[in-house]
Amino acid sequence: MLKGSQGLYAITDSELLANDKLLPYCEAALRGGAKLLQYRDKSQNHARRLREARQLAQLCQRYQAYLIINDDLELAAYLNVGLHLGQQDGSIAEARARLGEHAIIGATCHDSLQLAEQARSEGASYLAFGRFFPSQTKQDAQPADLSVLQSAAQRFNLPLVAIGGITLDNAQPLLHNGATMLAVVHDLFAQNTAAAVESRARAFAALFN
Ligand SMILES: Cc1ncc(COP(=O)(O)OP(=O)(O)O)c(N)n1
Ligand SMILES: Cc1nc(C(=O)O)sc1CCOP(=O)(O)O
Ligand SMILES: [Mg+2]
Repeated sequence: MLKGSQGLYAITDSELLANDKLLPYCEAALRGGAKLLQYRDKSQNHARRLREARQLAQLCQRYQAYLIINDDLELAAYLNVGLHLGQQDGSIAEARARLGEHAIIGATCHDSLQLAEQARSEGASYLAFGRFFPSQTKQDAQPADLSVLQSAAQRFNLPLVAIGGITLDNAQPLLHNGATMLAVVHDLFAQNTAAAVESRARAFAALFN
């Protein structure tokens, strides 16, 4: 489903997208060309998370994009959408068994080829490396060097996602070193209007042309 995919991977943020910005800003990111949209919400409000995730799933269908749920296997299974798991979020193998062979399941690999190999062996659909730059969204993210992308590109036949402090101005070297997708929160969604989000997304998407 995801093999050979490349492009912008938008990740939501409950603070940046508060005050009813979630749907208009995510639709703008999709209109601007985001290929994957990750719903990342750390609250315990399960009713709101289900409502918002269902709305985002409908949006992604309209724009032929893929919705990825962060952390929450049950929510991903309920909505029949993708899942992203970090090193503390449970087993890729169990998620693959639960979601089936066609689901997109991504893995956080930080700067480790060993974590990437483990994720690949358990059935991950993509491998995420980072952070490559200081992140305003996740200040405690573990740093990674560009060289891990070079090595991963030589070793794995999977989409390679770069994440962490990515902007239009610093993204090029990530692509030159093997990233096939750019996962972005702040530089995409920290805008005053939905139109500005669409324009930013188009600019990120143009990096892949
Ligand atoms: C595409 C992508 N890459 C990495 C992460 C980070 O996941 P994780 O380490 O589980 O941290 P949280 O995002 O859950 O705080 C991600 N979410 N998406
Ligand atoms: C969710 C996340 N994970 C990271 C990792 O390094 O695994 S960095 C990060 C936040 C990315 O947001 P921004 O584009 O605003 O830096
Ligand atoms: Mg997580």
